[in-house]
Amino acid sequence: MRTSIATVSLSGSLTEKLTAAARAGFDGVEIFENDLLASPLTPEEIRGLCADLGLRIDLYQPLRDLEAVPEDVFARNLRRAEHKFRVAQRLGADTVLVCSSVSPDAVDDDALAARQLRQLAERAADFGIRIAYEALAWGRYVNTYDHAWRIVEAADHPALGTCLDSFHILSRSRAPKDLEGIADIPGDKVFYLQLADAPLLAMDVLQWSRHYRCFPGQGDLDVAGLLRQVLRTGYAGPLSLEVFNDVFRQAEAGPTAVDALRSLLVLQETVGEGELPPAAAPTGIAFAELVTPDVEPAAALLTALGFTRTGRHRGKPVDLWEQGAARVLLNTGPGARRDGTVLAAVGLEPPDPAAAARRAEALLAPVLPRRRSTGDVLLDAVAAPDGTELFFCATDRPPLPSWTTDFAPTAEQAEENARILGFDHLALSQPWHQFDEAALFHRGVLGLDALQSVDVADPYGLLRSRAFTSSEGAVRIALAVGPAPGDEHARAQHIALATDDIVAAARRFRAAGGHVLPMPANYYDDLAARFEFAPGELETYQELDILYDHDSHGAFRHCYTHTLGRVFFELTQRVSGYRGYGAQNAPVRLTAQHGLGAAPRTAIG
Ligand SMILES: O=C(O)c1ccc(O)c(O)c1
Ligand SMILES: [Mg+2]
Repeated sequence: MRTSIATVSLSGSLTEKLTAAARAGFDGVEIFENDLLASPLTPEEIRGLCADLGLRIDLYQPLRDLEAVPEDVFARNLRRAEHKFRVAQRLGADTVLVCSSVSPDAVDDDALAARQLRQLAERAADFGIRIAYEALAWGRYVNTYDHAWRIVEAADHPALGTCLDSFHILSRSRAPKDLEGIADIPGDKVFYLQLADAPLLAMDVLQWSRHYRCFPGQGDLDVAGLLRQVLRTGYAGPLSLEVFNDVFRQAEAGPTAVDALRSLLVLQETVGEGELPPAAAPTGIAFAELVTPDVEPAAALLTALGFTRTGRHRGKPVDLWEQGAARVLLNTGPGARRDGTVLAAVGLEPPDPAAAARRAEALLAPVLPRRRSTGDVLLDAVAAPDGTELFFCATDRPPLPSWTTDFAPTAEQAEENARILGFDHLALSQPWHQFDEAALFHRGVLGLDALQSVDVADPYGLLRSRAFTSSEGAVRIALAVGPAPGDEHARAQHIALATDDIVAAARRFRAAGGHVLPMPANYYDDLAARFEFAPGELETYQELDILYDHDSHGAFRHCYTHTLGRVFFELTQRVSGYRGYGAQNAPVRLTAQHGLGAAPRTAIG
């Protein structure tokens, strides 16, 4: 289907918005009136620019507060509308959106609304223009799609149809049966379809719409369910994104436009349109790669955690460290960055790595060079929105090439009684303006399931965190976005390791000289109030700075290492199928990481 985007969804000048939409690959745009008013370009110049960029102007909008008013008011409104029809004509736009009135002049009279909209349509037709009438969710009398359609039907003019906007519809009613009426509208009377998602928020609908809309797949609304109903009408116009969002208004237009188009590609797949290589979530994490300028402290930390350096890359300064199924690459090559140690790459194990790469590319993920050094196994890789390199690979799964063959074994033997079984999850901090984009990427491109996002209090702001998992829980990635763009703690990334005995793992780490993040006594006092522990259990947690949580499934015990550059490790033990990530404990952890939690202690044996 054709794709379009409203200029209001992107940041910048009108020229920047149009350029970004065209570069991302959109077929058309809706010109939002404010963008035109503020632009130095004449309507003819905008039309020419769009033509040069290969964009069709699908819609000019909005015209407000026109219908169901006393005759003298309507006469003035008609004059105003004619003016705008002329602008639309100069733009080369054949459809103008009229949204339902919020005016105090409006009266509750559908027959009057229909008569006046018919008059408006007659006038529009003289200009070769069609009117798409949209019910705003906060319209004074007309605020549902079926009410707007009844008026359009009664007006009965070929130049008058309706505009369906998923936000206005789904913000008011989410019961599937309320959407069934959509399919009864004749497809040729649906003049336009605007799509937006939004997180579920308990707030005034106008504020919700103007600040929190997001692209389909990024929020909680069933945009796909709505689109299925619209497609049943026979609607053949564009899928057009109209997203009012405070973050997208500030973020760079280029990446936002790519994110936007990706959302439409995934949405079309969901409703059985378009063709994408199918999604198959990875079934494991092959490796996590740290790039570091300081090999000594990083190697010391891995050693204290019980990792062994089992391999050396045949062509580059990269070591493979292993423990259980956890594999960490330590890269001391020229990629080392100014901000010290970073988690720069993740190896994912999809059932079919080449197919996963094709899907990522089809969904506009930047493709990285397949071979990183001479002799390397060819691996498909793409960049996640935050720049993390994602490798699609296989680990010892013949006949697929295994990335491990790039490493020559060292003589070092992995520890016998290793405490770490594998990765529990990876936590990646996201740039403040890319959280929704990253959510869509992890769901749509990687095929992971999203959990609800949670808010976590940091001493200097609020952190938002959201986990993405494969259905068997073999891959868990937690994304977080911090309060202040420059806050180093908000930029921290971490590798959570799984153990079946956290007490032994923590003791081993300390005995090997590791520093555990110290926790305050008040925290343990609160645990004593909230949970019942076996004799001595809580004292052991306090001694070892182990945190504790419990959900309806089971228990979670975890502790943290100090931070190296942007990276720290977490030791975790899930008992009886605990599903969470210890979010309840995150504010205490964050405070401790700011150095505000407890007097620093040195390691004890
Ligand atoms: O918020 C608004 O006013 C507004 C304007 C035009 C639209 O199409 C819309 O969905 C909302
Ligand atoms: Mg709209």
